[in-house]
Amino acid sequence: MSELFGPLRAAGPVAAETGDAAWLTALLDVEAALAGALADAGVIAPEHAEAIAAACKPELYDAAEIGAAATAVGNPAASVVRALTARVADPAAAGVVHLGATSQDIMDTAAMVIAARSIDALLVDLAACTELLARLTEQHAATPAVGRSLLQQALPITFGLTTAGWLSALGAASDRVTQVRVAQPAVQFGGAVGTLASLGADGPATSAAFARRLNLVEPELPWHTDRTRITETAGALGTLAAAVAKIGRDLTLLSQTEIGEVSEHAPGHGGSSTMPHKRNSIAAVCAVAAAAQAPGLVATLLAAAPDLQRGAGAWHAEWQPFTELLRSTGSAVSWLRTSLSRLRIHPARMRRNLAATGGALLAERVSTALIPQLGRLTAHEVVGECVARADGRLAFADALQGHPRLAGLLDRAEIDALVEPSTYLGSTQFFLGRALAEHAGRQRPGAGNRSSLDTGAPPPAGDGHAEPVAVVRGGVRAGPRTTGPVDLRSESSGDGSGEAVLLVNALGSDLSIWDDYVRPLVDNGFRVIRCDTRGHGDSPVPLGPYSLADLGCDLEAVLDRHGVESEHVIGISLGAMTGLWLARHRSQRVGRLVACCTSARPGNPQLWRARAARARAEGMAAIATASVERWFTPEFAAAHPTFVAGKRLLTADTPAEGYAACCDALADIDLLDELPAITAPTLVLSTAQDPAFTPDDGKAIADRIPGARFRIIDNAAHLGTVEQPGSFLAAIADHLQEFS
Ligand SMILES: O=C(O)CC1=CCC(=O)O1
Repeated sequence: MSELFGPLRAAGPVAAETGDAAWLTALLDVEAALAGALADAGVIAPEHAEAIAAACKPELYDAAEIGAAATAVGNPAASVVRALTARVADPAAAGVVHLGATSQDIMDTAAMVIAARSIDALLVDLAACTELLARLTEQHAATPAVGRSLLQQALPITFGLTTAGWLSALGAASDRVTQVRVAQPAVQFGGAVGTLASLGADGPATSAAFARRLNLVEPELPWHTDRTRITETAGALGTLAAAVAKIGRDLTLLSQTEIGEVSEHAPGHGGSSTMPHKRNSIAAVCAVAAAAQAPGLVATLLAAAPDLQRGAGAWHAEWQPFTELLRSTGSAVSWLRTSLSRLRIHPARMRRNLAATGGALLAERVSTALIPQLGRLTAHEVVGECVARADGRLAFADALQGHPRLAGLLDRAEIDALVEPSTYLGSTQFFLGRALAEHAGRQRPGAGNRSSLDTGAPPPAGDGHAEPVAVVRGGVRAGPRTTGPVDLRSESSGDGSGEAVLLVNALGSDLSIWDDYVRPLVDNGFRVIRCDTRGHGDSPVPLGPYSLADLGCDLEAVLDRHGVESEHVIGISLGAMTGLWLARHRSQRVGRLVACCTSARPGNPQLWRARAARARAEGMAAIATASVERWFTPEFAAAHPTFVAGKRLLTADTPAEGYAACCDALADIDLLDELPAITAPTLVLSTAQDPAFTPDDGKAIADRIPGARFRIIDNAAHLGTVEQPGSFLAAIADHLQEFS
């Protein structure tokens, strides 16, 4: 392989299985196995087979010499046989090298050995890809995104549905390659015209032993001119390459500057030689390029029609494209694995893109809703007029409200409900759940995956389809819950050597609520890490319900990712509850704790469940208005209307499922009995005007945590840290520094 292009075109473990050294090894392994099989069948003496096997060491031969000598005989197997025979010292053993075989037997069998070894290596990378995709699918099951048709924005989906589609295609391609790996690599042993005449009656026994020794399939008969083993393998590899190319292409499209929904992140990779601002998705690009080689190679293999009993040029035409196809497909899969492991997902950008049409994305839904009153054609026409009016000047909802034909047909609340993307996802969760269940089925032992190859077990009976792991919620089948922590969006500021402080946000907000805290803490020598709670901000939105332990484990994973063993935790409201959970269940990781505007028993579970249901049914617009009224005192809201409107938008932009699933967590939270076990020095801060969690709630926490202190801060409502950052900062600094 080229030194210049090899690292790009021959990435991953398959490259080593398809080079000259691999071929030479395979040719010699095949000759050694043939000698052993002849001995097994009693055709030659075992010591002669051992003498031949001892000479089948690749380091004894020079690939260039073998290749040069092949020009005299038309294939490298014949020159290997010559060189090998010359190496076997015992003339009697040398006389039975290659007995009964023809060059094509050795070339074809070596090709099958190469295929088996390459596919085994490829399947490891492929399994890693599907695992990464399954994880993305779980984590982003409810991350709102744009669904595109003919590259135009069409309807809402979740990003998890996109990755579920990739997962499903890759899983199916993987099944096919696995089936091919189990069924196709067979020994070739037929002699000159497929009769094994030179072995008399010992041909079949030798053939069986040959297959056994190489751990390959024994075919019904020699397949010198039946090339379906090659073409079937090529077809499966070509299909896999196409699946990889589609994913790579989607990744490059979604990472375009204007779209920006995903990006690859790896230090030192992805820069442009001329444009410093560019962040190229290099691994996805290389996956596409490697996969693009496959169709031509498959075509060449399909075209190699063999003649009569042994072809003249047909099998000779296969070696290179077959090897290249294995290498290119292996490289494509390897690059895809690299791309997926480097991938960052940008849910906030997805929501921005989702809002780009000002709601017109839901036009299909609105016109469908109007069919009973207006008929299909008129509904389509009227909605089309609203889309045209909304174009860049007016929100689609406003255009609908102002259209004379719709007066009396739809009120504003109905219009808002119709243009809410999170409630128009159809069977997204069902499909996504089915893709994940199918993937889980593939992972089970004996399901035709790598482990069944390792044990040599046959592929499973039946169609291999697993039952979807689905839950039923509110009569709607939903996908499976995420297991394990989610990769939260997080930011680290300040000197990496300072004591770490972790800032955890409230329900319906994101890490931006701590903007006023970063600089003062960094200036005081702290390293500040802040993150968006799952389902919020730029973090993934797995399907709910979530639990407090889920949120706590997410934080632990953030700390691991930043290499932080122990830190101080400052949280507000739900973020403070998560901090309390961490201090109770991961006590070694929490230095000091500040719990702001919070409660250990946040109230009536029915109310939280009702709020979750409302978010899921109606979207976030209505929730946001009520929420921001709890966040700020009326005086503050009157004095800072633009600021408060921005905070309302923060909640309105929170994914409905993320918000609702956190409400599910709140319904179940009761930390009161756990508080006495907290050992971290704790400061509890309540605000005097908090309508959500009163000072009594804060005091109840402080009373139960040994040594905890409690303060009430005046002139602030529930988002006290934002309304009165100065007072909170002073109290926090005091608490953190007192113990330094
Ligand atoms: O939104 C509320 O009612 C108050 C709240 C509860 C948990 C949280 O983070 O905010």
